[in-house]
Amino acid sequence: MSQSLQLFTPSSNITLLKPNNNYALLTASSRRLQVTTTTTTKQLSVAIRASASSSSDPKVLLTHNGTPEAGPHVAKSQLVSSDSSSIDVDSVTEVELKENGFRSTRRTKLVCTIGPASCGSEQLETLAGGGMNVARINMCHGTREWHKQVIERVRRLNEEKGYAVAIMMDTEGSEIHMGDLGGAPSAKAEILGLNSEFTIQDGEIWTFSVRAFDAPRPERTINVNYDGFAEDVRVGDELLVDGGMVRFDVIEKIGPDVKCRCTDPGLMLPRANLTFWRDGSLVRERNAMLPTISSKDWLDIDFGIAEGVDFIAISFVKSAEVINHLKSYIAARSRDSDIAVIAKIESIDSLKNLEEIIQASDGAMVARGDLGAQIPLEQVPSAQQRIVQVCRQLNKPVIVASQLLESMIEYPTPTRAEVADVSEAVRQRADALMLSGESAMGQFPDKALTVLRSVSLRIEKWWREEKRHEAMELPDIGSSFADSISEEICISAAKMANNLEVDAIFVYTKTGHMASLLSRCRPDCPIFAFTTTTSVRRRLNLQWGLIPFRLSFSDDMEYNLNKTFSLLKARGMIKSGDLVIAVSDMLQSIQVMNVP
Ligand SMILES: Nc1ncnc2c1ncn2[C@@H]1O[C@H](COP(=O)(O)OP(=O)(O)OP(=O)(O)O)[C@@H](O)[C@H]1O
Ligand SMILES: CC(=O)C(=O)O
Ligand SMILES: [K+]
Ligand SMILES: [Mg+2]
Repeated sequence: MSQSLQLFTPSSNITLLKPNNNYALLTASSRRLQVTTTTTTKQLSVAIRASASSSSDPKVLLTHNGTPEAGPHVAKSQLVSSDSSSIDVDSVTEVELKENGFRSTRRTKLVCTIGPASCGSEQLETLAGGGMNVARINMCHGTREWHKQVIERVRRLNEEKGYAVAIMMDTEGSEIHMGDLGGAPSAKAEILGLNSEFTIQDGEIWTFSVRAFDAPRPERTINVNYDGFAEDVRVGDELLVDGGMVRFDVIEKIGPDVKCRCTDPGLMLPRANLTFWRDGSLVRERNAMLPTISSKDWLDIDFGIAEGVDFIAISFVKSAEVINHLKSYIAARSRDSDIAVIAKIESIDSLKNLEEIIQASDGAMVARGDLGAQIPLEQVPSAQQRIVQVCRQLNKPVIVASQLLESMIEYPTPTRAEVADVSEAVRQRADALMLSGESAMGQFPDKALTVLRSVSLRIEKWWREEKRHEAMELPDIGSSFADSISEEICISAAKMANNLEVDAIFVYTKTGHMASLLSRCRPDCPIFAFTTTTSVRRRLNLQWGLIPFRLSFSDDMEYNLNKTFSLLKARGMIKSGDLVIAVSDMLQSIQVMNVP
């Protein structure tokens, strides 16, 4: 696989390099790399095609016609640049663009939950190289130190290897769940990399208790995190672990202890979610009064803000209020970095207040795991379709999550049904797909990611070939006249792009808003989104069809376009004759042109 990197020379060396000249770079390992010089601004940047193994080699020597250039070794190579004459794009997209051209870049974004099976630097790099756009950490599991280490590893990968993986922190929320299980791990738990789990047999009697136990806990007893549990359940209720992975009947209550008989045997994983049902529907009495964001969640949120995560996903959102509250909390604490708030739709209340919640949020997640424990399973697909559609209309990115490739936790290939499920989410044009246990604790994290990637590419291509760009009615969402103009421009630009079969849409956007408006239209061609800050660039990672670049640009569109053309041409990402449509935040116009 080839990779591209940027190399900087100290200003004293600038005169040594002539534009459009061929140079060679000799690395410490004596590899010869092809160098093409491109610009001669203050700091010269050169684009290099290099083999992956040698591209991170920092000691390089520049030669011209076989002789070393005078002066010191060319400055050490850096994969990520921030100077004004360069452009940053993640290395995976760049390779994809060069190898397959515009039409084949993946439009659907991929989120991977990081857990024991994927937290090592090498494993993270494999996932980043495999197309992970966002790494998700779930605060239900692991310590803050553990999560901090994952964040640091991802950051280091981004800096050193040119990836642009964003970080999403997912809160625990205050629904009812079991405690850690303790006990000796079984063979299966070892396979899954877990340190404890239990297989519950049919008819076994287990006690669910809110008491705090000193280890060792009494046999066949499980902790419950919610103090009101024993008061709220009634004899005769049905207790579901993880939305039905194991089921119990409540047979007796003794103070803080609730005795239950297993009616559907299965595997219990630590900290699994618990719901109880009466007369065929979910009981939501007292636990409905628990705050959406618990005191532990607030500490996790402070941690997320301090670490500068890109997204915070809020579990069990019930109303728009909590989202508004969190957004002002974040705004007061992190003035310069804007963290996007993602509402997880996984409760009956969130479905009731769907439009307001999504309107208040920066994006949403169809969290099918818990959702399927709160509404009958057969209602989950239509709920998913509705959430995806509302998000699209309100211009908020949406992630479809949970059990996409569940069998790949244990097996190297997915079931046909799983592939069909992934295809359906891609066909619905969700912005992103998410791996949970498959990447967090499964045996084949990178294989699962490969399946998501190849299914996305195939279904997207099929849809384009069938010319199925659906005519979704996109409502006017802006609050001002200027906003409405931007929306109309984007809708028209996307339509023109389809009709003229252009190769790419270019959008110059400081806040990312124009880019998201274009993404909402789901055009047939990719959208190159140029933005000035790395944090906006990382956030755009979650949106359908956007290829985010960091680039400093001015209000002068002609200058911006020429600069972009020359930088992208030099890196082999576009070529003369490509047809491009350009729009920007600064100028209310649509330009159509061939790359000179
Ligand atoms: N940081 C971690 N440490 C240990 N195990 C983890 C970690 N993150 C995830 N896992 C394991 O992977 C499984 C799937 O991860 P996921 O984040 O989807 O979990 P979940 O607890 O089922 O869902 P959620 O809290 O989002 O409703 C978890 O049940 C857990 O067993
Ligand atoms: C992802 C998540 O929280 C769920 O599916 O429940
Ligand atoms: K969670
Ligand atoms: Mg959940």
